[in-house]
Amino acid sequence: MAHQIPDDGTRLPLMEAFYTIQGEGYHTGKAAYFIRLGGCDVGCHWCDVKESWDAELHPLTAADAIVEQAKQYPSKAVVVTGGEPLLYNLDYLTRGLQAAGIKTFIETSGAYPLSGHWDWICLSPKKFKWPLPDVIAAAGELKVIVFNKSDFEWAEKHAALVPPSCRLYLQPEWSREKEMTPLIVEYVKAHPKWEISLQTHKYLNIP
Ligand SMILES: C[S@@+](CC[C@H](N)C(=O)[O-])C[C@H]1O[C@@H](n2cnc3c(N)ncnc32)[C@H](O)[C@@H]1O
Ligand SMILES: Nc1nc2[nH]cc(C(=O)O)c2c(=O)[nH]1
Ligand code: SF4
Ligand SMILES: [Mg+2]
Repeated sequence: MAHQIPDDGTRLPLMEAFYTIQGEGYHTGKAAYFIRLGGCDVGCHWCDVKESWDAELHPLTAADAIVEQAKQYPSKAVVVTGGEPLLYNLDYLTRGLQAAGIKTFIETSGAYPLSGHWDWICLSPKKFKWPLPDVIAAAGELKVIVFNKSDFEWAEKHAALVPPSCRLYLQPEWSREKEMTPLIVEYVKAHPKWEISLQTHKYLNIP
């Protein structure tokens, strides 16, 4: 039977939640509790968490319960990811987290309207479903996945749209990491407004 997901965000399809170290981007190396919501229709062929795509497979879970779990960990930072978390109204969840003194970070493609109260927004734009202007305007970091050479042009297109303070990252697509990392290294040396982001958790063999 299809999920009836309430639009007030009080219940959300939760795939998994785990305490680990942020592996990517600006906050790399910091402990955080990850909340992975199910559901995504962006369709990146190289997505490393395709099991998240079908929201129906992931139980509707009370946002209050998710917050209670998050409070148990020493780090007062939560990363909301997915799937595509902005499919859902995240106002209620993020209010609850912030009321508990927890900083709220999101990983998003930006393909759906911005909801929630965020201390940090990581925008990772996708060619398969372009990001919306309100998410682009709120991004603290732009993290472009490099699958082939054409992604450098895609990266520059979005760098021109984000706020001036937005941090700029190029991250190799994992299955093409051997081929793309050297190209990213050369690109960053030639265009130093960019930095390289590696999926350090995959090298460390942690979640
Ligand atoms: C699985 S996505 C979930 C959040 C959101 N749907 C998004 O794409 O930003 C989390 C992060 O992993 C990145 N990612 C996904 N698959 C990847 C891969 N094969 N190699 C490198 N990064 C990947 C995404 O671009 C995003 O920054
Ligand atoms: N350690 C770790 N860091 C991450 N940063 C973003 C992730 C994600 O899948 O959104 C992720 C993840 O899955 N694990
Ligand atoms: S938008 Fe994110 S979760 Fe959705 S397919 Fe792309 S990488 Fe995977
Ligand atoms: Mg991941």
